[in-house]
Amino acid sequence: MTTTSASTFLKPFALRYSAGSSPRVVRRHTLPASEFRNLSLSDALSVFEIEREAFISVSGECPLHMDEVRHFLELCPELSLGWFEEGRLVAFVIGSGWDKDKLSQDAMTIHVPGGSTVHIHVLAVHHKCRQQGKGSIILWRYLQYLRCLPTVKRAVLMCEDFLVAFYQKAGFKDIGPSGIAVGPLTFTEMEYALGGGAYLRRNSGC
Ligand SMILES: CC(=O)SCCNC(=O)CCNC(=O)[C@H](O)C(C)(C)COP(=O)(O)OP(=O)(O)OC[C@H]1O[C@@H](n2cnc3c(N)ncnc32)[C@H](O)[C@@H]1OP(=O)(O)O
Repeated sequence: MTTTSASTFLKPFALRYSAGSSPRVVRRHTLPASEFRNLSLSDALSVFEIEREAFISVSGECPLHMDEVRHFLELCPELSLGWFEEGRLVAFVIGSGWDKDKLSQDAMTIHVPGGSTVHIHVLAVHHKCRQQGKGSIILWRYLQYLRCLPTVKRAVLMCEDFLVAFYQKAGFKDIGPSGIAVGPLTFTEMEYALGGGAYLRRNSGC
């Protein structure tokens, strides 16, 4: 098995202007208006606050509890992505490595280093920033980023039925009901093929 080298970590990249802002606006501080970067342990609390509002307040459950957020950000920060505006987390994705066709209960807690599949545990957008295209944008950026990781061939996730259309729009395919249930919640498993990596990597500035 291989481990991902530090050189594959995402270098933070700032967008020059936040959506709708004018290039002529002079900012009085040094935080980038908008930045995408891998998450680190120090982001765990911000991640969990978004999760608490997005999931726990709705169903009492969430994809990753605080200790699991910390676990994955420690084990595989290179499979996470955060979107920060003025230094504040507005959206994130957390993934881990996996190596089987379908997700099983093990996939909820383990990271398979160098696995050919990335299991996307959670995508969430801060509640004040939803329905503005941010979920679609960070997911698209994350998938582009995964194309640059040499061992990764596909991404998988499980979601509730009402989000199947959202993921289909992003290019995911429905691969049937998930074998995993959380209390009364059932899920559909979705897959995104990242194939053709060698050619794409040569031509995408990875
Ligand atoms: C693997 C997983 O993590 S599955 C769980 C996903 N996360 C959550 O449910 C947490 C709470 N929700 C969120 O954080 C966000 O609403 C997300 C991530 C689901 C979507 O992000 P947003 O920034 O709000 O979505 P965005 O603005 O990009 O919308 C894209 C499309 O998805 C649709 N959509 C967004 N949220 C939902 C929803 N909850 N139910 C149904 N459709 C939705 C929008 O209507 C839009 O469709 P349109 O283009 O036809 O108008």
